[in-house]
Amino acid sequence: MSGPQFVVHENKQDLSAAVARSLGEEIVAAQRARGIAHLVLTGGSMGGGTLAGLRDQHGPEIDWSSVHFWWGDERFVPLGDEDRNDAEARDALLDHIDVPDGNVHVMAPSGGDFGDDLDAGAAAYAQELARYAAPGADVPAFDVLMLGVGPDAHIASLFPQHPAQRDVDASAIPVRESPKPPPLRISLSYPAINAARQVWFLVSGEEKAQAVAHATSADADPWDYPASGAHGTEATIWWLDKAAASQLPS
Ligand SMILES: O=C(O)[C@H](O)[C@@H](O)[C@H](O)[C@H](O)COP(=O)(O)O
Repeated sequence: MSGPQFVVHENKQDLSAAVARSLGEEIVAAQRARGIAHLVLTGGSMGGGTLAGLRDQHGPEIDWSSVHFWWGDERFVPLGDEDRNDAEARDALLDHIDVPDGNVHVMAPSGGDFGDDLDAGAAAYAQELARYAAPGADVPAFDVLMLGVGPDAHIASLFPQHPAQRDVDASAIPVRESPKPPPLRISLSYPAINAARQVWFLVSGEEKAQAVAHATSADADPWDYPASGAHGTEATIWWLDKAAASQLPS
């Protein structure tokens, strides 16, 4: 594993266009190399913008029938609730492409097959991940796993000083008392995130600059800055706009 790379663009719009371009290239490369691509999507505004760009730029080149979509985290609210990360991904991309339903691996909603049982919902996602994993692994080696980053440096639903960070025995974990609403969520755990070939942080805006600087400093502790605990096995890329990069040492 090499150190993190930084890619800085002028503004948020340029950034999401660049991420979308590279994501399309990585999907095509993964399909050529292995016949399949596994992507992990993120919520947040960067996540949606990137997916919309992917549809516009790369639609015709990609064989969507062999692209699998996973999520880094999800809010445990009813399906169709606009707070769900999958709702945004559907609007931006999934409803506009020819992807089989079975390739879209959503995390359980509340009130669905598992009712209000958050633990069962998380366990079901871990099982689904295991179905696509290589022998001996718990999760697929995701080609690209995207993460938004909060102003507190949280990633997925792993928050600073929150005990869910220490839940490393399962690939998908229940998160209770999230400091950011809603309180109940399902998240990938660190081991699942760190099984990805490439981890991409998508960050824009001045309000994230401090989090970016802290999380990328050599002595950052994931307990305080969760983003510092996520790494790809092949690459870790911080995609930033100028404002988000503004507190990095030059
Ligand atoms: O789960 C959540 O409450 C949010 O979705 C959150 O984790 C988001 O992804 C980041 O805060 C980055 O969001 P932006 O890309 O919009 O800044």
